[in-house]
Amino acid sequence: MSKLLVAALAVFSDLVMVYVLDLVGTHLRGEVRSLDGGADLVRQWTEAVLRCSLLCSVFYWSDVRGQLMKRWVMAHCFITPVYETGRLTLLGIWPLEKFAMWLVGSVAAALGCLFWETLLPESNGESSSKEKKQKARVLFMRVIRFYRPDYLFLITASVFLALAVLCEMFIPLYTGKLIDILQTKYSWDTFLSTIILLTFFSFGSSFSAGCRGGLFTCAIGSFICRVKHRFFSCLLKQDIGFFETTKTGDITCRLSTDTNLMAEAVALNVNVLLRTLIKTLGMLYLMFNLSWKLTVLTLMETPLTGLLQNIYDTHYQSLSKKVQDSIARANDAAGEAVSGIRTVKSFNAKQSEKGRYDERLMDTHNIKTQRDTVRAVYLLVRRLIELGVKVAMLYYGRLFITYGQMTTGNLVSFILYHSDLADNIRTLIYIFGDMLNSVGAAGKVFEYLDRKPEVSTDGTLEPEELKGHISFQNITFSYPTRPDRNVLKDFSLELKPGKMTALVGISGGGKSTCVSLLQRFYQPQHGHVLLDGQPLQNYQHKYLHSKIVAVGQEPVLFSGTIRDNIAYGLLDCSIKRIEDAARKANAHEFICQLPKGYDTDVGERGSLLGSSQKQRIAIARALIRQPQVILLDEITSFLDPKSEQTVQQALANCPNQTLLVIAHRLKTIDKADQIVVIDQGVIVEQGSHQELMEKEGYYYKMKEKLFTENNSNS
Ligand SMILES: Nc1ncnc2c1ncn2[C@@H]1O[C@H](COP(=O)(O)OP(=O)(O)OP(=O)(O)O)[C@@H](O)[C@H]1O
Repeated sequence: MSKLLVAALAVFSDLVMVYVLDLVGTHLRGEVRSLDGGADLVRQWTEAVLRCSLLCSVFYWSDVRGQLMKRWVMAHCFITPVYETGRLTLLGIWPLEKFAMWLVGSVAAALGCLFWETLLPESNGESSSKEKKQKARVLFMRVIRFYRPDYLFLITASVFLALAVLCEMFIPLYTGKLIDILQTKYSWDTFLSTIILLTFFSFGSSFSAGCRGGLFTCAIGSFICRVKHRFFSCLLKQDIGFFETTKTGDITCRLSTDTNLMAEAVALNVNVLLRTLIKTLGMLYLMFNLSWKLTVLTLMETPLTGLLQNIYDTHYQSLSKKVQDSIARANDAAGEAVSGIRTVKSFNAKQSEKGRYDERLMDTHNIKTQRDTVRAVYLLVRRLIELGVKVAMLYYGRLFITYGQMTTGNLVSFILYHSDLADNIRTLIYIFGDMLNSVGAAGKVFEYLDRKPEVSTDGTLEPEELKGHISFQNITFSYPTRPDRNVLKDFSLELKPGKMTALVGISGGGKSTCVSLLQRFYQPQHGHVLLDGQPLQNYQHKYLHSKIVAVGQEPVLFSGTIRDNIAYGLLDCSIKRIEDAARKANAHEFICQLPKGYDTDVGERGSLLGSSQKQRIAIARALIRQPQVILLDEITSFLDPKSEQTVQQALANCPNQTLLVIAHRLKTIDKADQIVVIDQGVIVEQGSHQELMEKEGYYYKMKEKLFTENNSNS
């Protein structure tokens, strides 16, 4: 059956039902009357229930179901009794023709549904919105569980909160009473006791509010510390691929802003919810006692402002999210420029960096302006609605005083309560939505906390003896940022214990990638890297990194002393061990010449030291662990010939260690037991220096090009 036909059938049955019920009602009372007052209310509500059942049956039978239909039926059937109840409550009897009543109800219901569907099209994306709410609820509960160590603070804070609200609630009531007392011939006893009670409630409210604030701040502070700590330790566990694919600005924004938002949003929302709930219930009770008619009138403001708030929330939240994202983008631009300041200066790119940053700031500014405009419009409409209700309240209040239904003091108390009530009800209705939305920041933080690193760290092997036999077996690998480009292709290589292997080849061949795979920064897509016959992932993470150490092309030092940097990551390391390592790396001499020796501060990222000095400290940091496999990635490129010679000697003093060296200087590699030439991710030649020179192949031809200049320097 077509939907149009079903709608026509429903309307027809409804009209028939209306007239039949009216006839039955009239017949039962033995006289013909139209709707005429309070006595008819029960009949109207009964009619509404019967009409609703009939319409539901028609739609159900015709297989027309859905949220829109349900809303329309409810509004269509119940709008008349609701309206009539309100009208009779406030104004007394005002007869309307039956058909006119039906028409007004139907049109109002249709318009209401249309308005609802247009502004809040929930029925279209219902399942996704339900899913979102479900997720938000789960997130919210997770945040609450995170608060577990601070439950005592929170509970005590809630008790003070309840006390503060209760005291606060009685202030308007006693203010009104005081006004009434002053208008009559009062006794001093009554006057004084009212004043004392008023003072007690005011003081109690301020004191409890102060205690509540302090306790909530404590709970939030300790929560933030805990989350930041967890976040940071999870961050450090992540694989290198994660840091390459995630922007630094994003990570720092999550760490600095979202963790705070997550803590504050939930704790503050729970605080607000409790306060508002207690206050609203108490105020409604007191207001009903003062004048139930005025209370019903003022409550009419709630659905209007509620609807407005809902529309505003949707827009405001999406704009706020855009603002956050654009701030993160601006931070990224500034961060990149500052961390690469040397490059910016050497290429004189100040203007373009400034332009880029300005552009992102401008984006943020524009979105913020949009957000503020939405807020301004919302406030304006809200104020207008509030004003309308206030005027009506004052008008009827005056009437009720004239008819002796209220005293002036009662009206003053009522007005004082009312100024708070609308806000409180609105907050109460939307606080759940707000709480769920505010956990958006928590969602982002949990995303990081839950992320499992792609390179697993749950190996358990920790053999006491390790030979250091490395074997790359048919490795195929591409970086996470460029998954479509294989950097190593079916790559196999063996590094024998106690031998030195040199990797050479033109830039971009894949030499450093081999070093990265040995350090388990990435997991190859195919093949295995074996250490003494066992895949690297089977080894315990800490153990592996004490047995395989690397010194890179541009070693990173951390702010702190030289001693801290050499003993980096080692607990209780003696100064003797530190000095021995520094001697082996030819660093002891220059360190002793510094004013504070081993206690000299190296500055941020080692900026107070020269390149060669940084390099030697990094070598000492590697050698102090007495590793079984040492990886040197072009470490000699920054060393002067004398330092390089000493480092070579130091390395020569480690006869049992497996050495993998990437170098451009002939001197570094001609002593290697095997030289491996890599080009575009495959091995093109392999053998000792002598063998490869005799072969006059790739290495021989490349030698001139690669090493001549360096040789002349050394
Ligand atoms: N983190 C990364 N993400 C994506 N691609 C990368 C990454 N690191 C290196 N590459 C690419 O992988 C290829 C091999 O790089 P690799 O650094 O291993 O070469 P290399 O032989 O050590 O070169 P060089 O002597 O210049 O250091 C290059 O094409 C490079 O652009």
